[in-house]
Amino acid sequence: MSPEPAAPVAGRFGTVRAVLAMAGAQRIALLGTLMLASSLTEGVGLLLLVPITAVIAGEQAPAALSGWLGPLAQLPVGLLLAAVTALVALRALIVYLVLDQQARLGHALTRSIRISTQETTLAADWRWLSAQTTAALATRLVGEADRVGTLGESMLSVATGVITLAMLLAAAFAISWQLTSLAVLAALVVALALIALRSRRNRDGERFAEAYEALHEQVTNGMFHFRAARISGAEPELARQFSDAARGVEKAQLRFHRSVSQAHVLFQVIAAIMLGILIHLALNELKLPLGVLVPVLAILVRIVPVVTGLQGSLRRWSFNAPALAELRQITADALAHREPADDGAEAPHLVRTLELQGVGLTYPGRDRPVFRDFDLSIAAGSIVAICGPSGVGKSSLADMIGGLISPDSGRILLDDQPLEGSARIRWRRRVAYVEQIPYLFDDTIARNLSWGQPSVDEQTMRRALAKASAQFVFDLPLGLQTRVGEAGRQFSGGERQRLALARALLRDPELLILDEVTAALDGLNEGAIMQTIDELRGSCTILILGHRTALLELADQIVDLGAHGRS
Ligand SMILES: Nc1ncnc2c1ncn2[C@@H]1O[C@H](COP(=O)(O)OP(=O)(O)OP(=O)(O)O)[C@@H](O)[C@H]1O
Repeated sequence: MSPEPAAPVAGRFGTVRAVLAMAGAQRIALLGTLMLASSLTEGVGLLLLVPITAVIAGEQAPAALSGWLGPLAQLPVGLLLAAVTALVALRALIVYLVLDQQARLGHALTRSIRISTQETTLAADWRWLSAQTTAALATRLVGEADRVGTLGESMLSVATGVITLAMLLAAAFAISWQLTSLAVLAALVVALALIALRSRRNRDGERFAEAYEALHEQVTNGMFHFRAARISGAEPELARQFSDAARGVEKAQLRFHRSVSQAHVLFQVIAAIMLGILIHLALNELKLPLGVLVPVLAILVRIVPVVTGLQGSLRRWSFNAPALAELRQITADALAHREPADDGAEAPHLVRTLELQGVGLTYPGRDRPVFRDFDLSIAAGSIVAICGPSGVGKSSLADMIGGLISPDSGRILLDDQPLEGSARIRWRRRVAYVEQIPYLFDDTIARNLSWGQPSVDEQTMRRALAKASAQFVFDLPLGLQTRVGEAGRQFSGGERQRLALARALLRDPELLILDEVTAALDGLNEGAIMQTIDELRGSCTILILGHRTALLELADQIVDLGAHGRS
């Protein structure tokens, strides 16, 4: 499997090329050999029906086959039947191996594209990443990746079907080219009737995928904001949106299945009519002997499930191909926005000053720049408060200083060294961020604290908790092993903040960014956090975002983005 995602895919051949590249030459060679062996055993087995039928009917084998099938007709029927049985058993074994390989291919494709999509998404620039919705990311990594596996399996089924069909047709042509030509003509009539339904089926497949994504979005967004919906009485609205999305999926799914079933019914009816006409022509016009008619009919009867199987596989192919196209498009997009690779060199240090010189920043899709020609100088080890009204650019400034995003113009200098390229990525190792709504996942306090630093020991965690005024953990019956609940909901807003601060301190950062960190705290806890921040003075540079006067008192420098402007 290739872990590196390639360019976007377009069209059926593009899809085949992309899947082949992902599957790898070795797997394809093995599968190709198995499929060929399976079709060969089937073809030879069916050809043996000629001498068997001829012997039973007391006829000679057709002249065209007398070369090697003629002498076979002299053999005892029992021996011929035993040979056919052995071929059937051998084919069953090969089919088992093909199915096993097919399942492996599907799972491997799913895993490969799932991992590469997640890796490229994670490696993308923050500005690109933050524009992606959670629902879209979840759909891609779960549902769409599964669909790529199914796509691989259905492509393999198509290949198996095509090879088997070719082998069966070759056998039928070898027995009677006239009857087989007529059968092919009849099949073309059936195919023409089905082509008309195909584009409608593809369109319905795409609509189904869209409806499914809308439902997924409702689940992710709706459930995540359940608390907000309950507080503001928006539950009926949430229920209505969800029910609309669920109905949308049902409608799209029904429409899709209807077009599939219509094609199926049409196929069955036309195929039965064509078979009747064929038998009539074979007996009354071509006057074929039983030794020819029976094997050819046996082959044609065998061809019907092969063709229906092919139809089903092509349908799954059409339905799932958009998933591969979308994931490849999104990974190509993410790669185009990827961050500079970390070159492994040591992360830069902030020892003297951090400077912003003529910095400009405009978000995509926005006319007004957040910063234009902005200058700032921060002394290492100082406490700096960044304040100003909502939307003025406090978080954006912190994101630039913390190395999360880079400015569109101007420079950021760490001790006169530009914070560019991979230096910006490395600098992030020395930065810790406590957000307004801290990220906590449903696991123990210990696991939440050691996130990103798995080797940190319990003693160090306890010290960090004490430093962050989070001693409440020590009073819990399970202490560090207490679960925090989804998004930390089993703790108050202030407790979550202090857990997040403890996690940040565990990184031993050179730059600590605190985003409205005391907003959810009462006076007592605020005082304790302020004392913690005061005690950290000099050990690292601290950036406080917000406008709480108490915190501003701690600052060595106040940057009021609202009062001084950002240009
Ligand atoms: N990813 C983004 N894409 C587009 N615009 C953005 C993005 N992030 C922020 N902005 C815009 O940039 C401006 C500054 O946003 P920022 O979050 O930095 O402000 P802030 O001062 O931190 O606000 P608050 O105090 O409300 O958190 C706002 O106008 C905001 O709408």
